[in-house]
Amino acid sequence: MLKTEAIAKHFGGLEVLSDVNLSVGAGEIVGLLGPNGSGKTTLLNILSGFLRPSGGRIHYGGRDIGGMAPEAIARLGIRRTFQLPRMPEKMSCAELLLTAVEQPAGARLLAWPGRARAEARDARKRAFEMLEHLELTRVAHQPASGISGGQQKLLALGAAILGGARLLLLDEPTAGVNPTLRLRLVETLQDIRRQGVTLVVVEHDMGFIGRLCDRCVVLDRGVLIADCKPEHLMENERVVEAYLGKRETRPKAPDALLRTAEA
Ligand SMILES: Nc1ncnc2c1ncn2[C@@H]1O[C@H](COP(=O)(O)OP(=O)(O)OP(=O)(O)O)[C@@H](O)[C@H]1O
Repeated sequence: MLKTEAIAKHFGGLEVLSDVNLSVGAGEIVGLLGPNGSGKTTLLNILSGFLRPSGGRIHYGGRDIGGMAPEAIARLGIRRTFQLPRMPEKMSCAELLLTAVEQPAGARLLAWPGRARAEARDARKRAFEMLEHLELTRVAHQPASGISGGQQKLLALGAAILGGARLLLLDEPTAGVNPTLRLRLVETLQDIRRQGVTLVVVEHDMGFIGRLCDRCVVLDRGVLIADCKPEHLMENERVVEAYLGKRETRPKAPDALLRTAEA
């Protein structure tokens, strides 16, 4: 479904990605991991058209989408969320989700008013079901920009799901989200995969990754160093080294990373 060939990105003299070859099959949930600053968000920005790669190609559904504008990429069904979502000032949470759901418009409203009204009702139902699922019903009519950071992340995720994504790129969906809701998010995301959506998820929470993902790829200083099932991550010395340093200099006490990976 998605394949990158030798993606490179530099900012001035700083090489942030080099020779990244990533494949994502239809219906997969792939975790994109790596230490801070390893290039994960930069790669998502390139896949979603927010940044142009300095080199390489991106194939999606048989097309070369490298260098296409973000709106054109979104129209192909690639949707993304941001680490720090920016919400419109004058829209409530419910309105934001309603704008994300496909609504009957223009000529269809005139030609088939009965059917269009039923579709509008269905859109409203889906938007409010999503608010409930994400525990946002209480703030449904509050301005989207006024809810907490964690709630904004959930709202942005809801909008991306309702927006008809075929490939969802999620940037740290659990940051600032409470543990119970994190577990629920695993179910939500697996559910939307069953509906035919493919996911690439940038995350630091290894427990979440272990429960959610079929496969993980790991970036270290812009280079892909691993591609394996989540349960095999910690068997990979390059991955352990990227997170914890070299064996000789590694702290003796097991790190939180190892503990969460075992959980
Ligand atoms: N627009 C930019 N201009 C210059 N350098 C940038 C730019 N965007 C990112 N970088 C640099 O690229 C490197 C990778 O950043 P990126 O945000 O992709 O990392 P990340 O893996 O997503 O990190 P984190 O887990 O901390 O979010 C960092 O060194 C960052 O400072």
